[in-house]
Amino acid sequence: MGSTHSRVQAFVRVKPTAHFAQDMIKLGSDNKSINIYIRRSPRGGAVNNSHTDWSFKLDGLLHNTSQKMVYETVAKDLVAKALQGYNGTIMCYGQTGAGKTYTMTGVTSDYRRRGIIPRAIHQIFKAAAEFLNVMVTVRISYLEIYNEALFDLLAPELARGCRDTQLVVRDGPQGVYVKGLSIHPVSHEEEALHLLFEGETNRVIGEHTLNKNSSRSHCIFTLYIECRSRDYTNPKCLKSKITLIDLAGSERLSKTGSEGQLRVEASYINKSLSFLEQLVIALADPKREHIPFRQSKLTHVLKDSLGGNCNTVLVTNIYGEASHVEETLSSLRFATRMNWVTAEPVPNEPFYKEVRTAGAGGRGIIPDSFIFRITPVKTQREEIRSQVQKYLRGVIKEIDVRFLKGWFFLSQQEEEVEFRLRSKYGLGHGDFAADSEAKAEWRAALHTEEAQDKQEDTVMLGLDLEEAFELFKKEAGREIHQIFRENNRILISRKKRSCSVANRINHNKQQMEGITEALEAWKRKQSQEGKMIIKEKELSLILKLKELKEAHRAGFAELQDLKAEIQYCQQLVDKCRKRLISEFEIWYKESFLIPEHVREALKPGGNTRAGMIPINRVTCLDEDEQDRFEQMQEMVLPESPGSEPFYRARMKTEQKHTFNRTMAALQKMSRKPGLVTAAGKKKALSFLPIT
Ligand SMILES: Nc1ncnc2c1ncn2[C@@H]1O[C@H](COP(=O)(O)OP(=O)(O)OP(=O)(O)O)[C@@H](O)[C@H]1O
Repeated sequence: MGSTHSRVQAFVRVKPTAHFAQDMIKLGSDNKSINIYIRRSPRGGAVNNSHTDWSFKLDGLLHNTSQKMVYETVAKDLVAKALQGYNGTIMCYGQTGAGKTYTMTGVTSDYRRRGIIPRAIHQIFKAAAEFLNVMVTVRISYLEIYNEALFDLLAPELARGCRDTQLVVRDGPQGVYVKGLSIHPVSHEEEALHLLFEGETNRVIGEHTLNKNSSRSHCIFTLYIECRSRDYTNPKCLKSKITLIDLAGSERLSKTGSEGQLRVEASYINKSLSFLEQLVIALADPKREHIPFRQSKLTHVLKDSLGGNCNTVLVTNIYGEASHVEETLSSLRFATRMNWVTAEPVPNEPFYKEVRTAGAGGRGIIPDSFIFRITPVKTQREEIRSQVQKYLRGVIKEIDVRFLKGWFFLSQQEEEVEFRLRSKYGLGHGDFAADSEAKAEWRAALHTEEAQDKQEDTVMLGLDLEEAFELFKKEAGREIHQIFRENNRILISRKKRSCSVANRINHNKQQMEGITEALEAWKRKQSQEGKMIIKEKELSLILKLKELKEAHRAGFAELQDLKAEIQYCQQLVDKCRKRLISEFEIWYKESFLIPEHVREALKPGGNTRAGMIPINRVTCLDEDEQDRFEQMQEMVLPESPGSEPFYRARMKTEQKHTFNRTMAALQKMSRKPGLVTAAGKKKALSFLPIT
């Protein structure tokens, strides 16, 4: 794979089965060719002795191949290239149940069987951590195409059960994009995995005769990568994206035996896949002028992700059983066509981020190194807020100074709006700029009743999170915050002590080496002179050495103890930070998102601490995810230390869903006053203070 003219790479992955049709499917010893033999009657259908053979030769067969090996064969290079500015696409195609999702996402509850997406995320963040002067920014989107409708699998409203965001495919100057699709900045592996798991749970699942968990939609997970110099003196920014596509099952309509809604789904899937096939045929034909991208949402979205200047890899998943041989054949034909598509990958040109200076009426001078626009666009504003909030909450330990500058800038803007509004409503003095009218109207609308909802949305968007967090730390979360700070203080003091003990040990060691050298020299001299007289000086050196050795041993033991203490303290601090954040999230949602009357309903009985929802009165929670996580950690971590972000993200997703279920139960309760489920009454509160 390189910048030269090449073809799209096509691999075939064979799903393991005990009933592999050996007489019908022959895998070549070159690990590239595959032959199919089907016995057909001249009129089709019934079997007689006339054989029909097909031979295919692709870039590789993945038979009895581990997830790791699949990743290394099909994706590793493509991901590495993406970090050098090349766009990359990996697509899984095949009949339902043949292993597309297994290949692309893998098993989300088992680190060892994770698929291409989690491994790509790991590779990117690992590489990013190793770059010295390059800062890598990663953003993620997750799109689902179901029955020719587009859905944002990461839209915040999905958590609330709505699927009504309007998404539209658009052709822009920089390629195709989906208007309205949320794109999420992520700063570490766990965060990215959390989004993946979140999106996975939001996928449309239709019950199907071939596979009860079959996904009937096409899913496109995109990683947008930006690399730029860390020192901001160089404004160049290299952009690339990796598009990871898990297509819906490709089986023919007649085979699914589906009816009703499933028949409709199957017909949409068949249509979009046959348009994809037509597109691939057109792309493979160098003389073809018109490429039919716009025939379906799928082909339109993939316009700049197949072939062209993009490294493209197709994994065709096949089911090697006799009853599926027709589907296998059709999948292999698709793979061959895809293999004919040529690609000419070229790295994206580094581009210069737009830097506008403040014009007349502008708010002042922004330093050149500040490369956000003077009025940050919506996605930038969201990114700034998200990063600053994460920093404030301790989710990330370091923050890019640009985000702080951006935050400062936005706060100034908000202050200005505030000032102008005060003036308008007689609370102060000042004049208005025409462009502030809309904001003033918006603020005024906050005083009306319906604005309560908007305010919630505003808070949901994170506008006031920082303030809310400060408030939480002082009030409802005071106890846990104090414990957090105290543990942190102990941790810092232990670290300092360990540092000074280590210095002392080193100092002792140097002294010991000096004395040992002096004594050795003295011994040599004595033996040359054939005498053995110990003078006061040597005696004091020997005594000093003994003393230093004892101090060294004691220091070493102290250092070991301190290390163990630090490790323990670090775990406590991490636990507290996590608890602080999760309690804050719950408090925040309860305070801002639960209607007043439900809050009232929660008051009596009162076995809760301020700000906490009495979950045991509302619903029976499943096993505590935290406990499960810890048990699992003990089992898995020693074997696969890299699995921690994976399982943490998994746990976070489960916690979030438990929370959403609880919220749903709360809302149900608010509709039926007095109806409190008895289940889980004996269960302890899930919010336990850290002791
Ligand atoms: N190579 C493999 N090794 C082990 N198990 C596999 C493999 N491929 C698929 N499976 C298992 O087969 C089942 C179906 O696979 P999967 O859900 O990935 O199919 P699919 O092609 O994505 O189906 P759909 O079109 O319905 O989404 C899953 O339980 C999966 O774990």
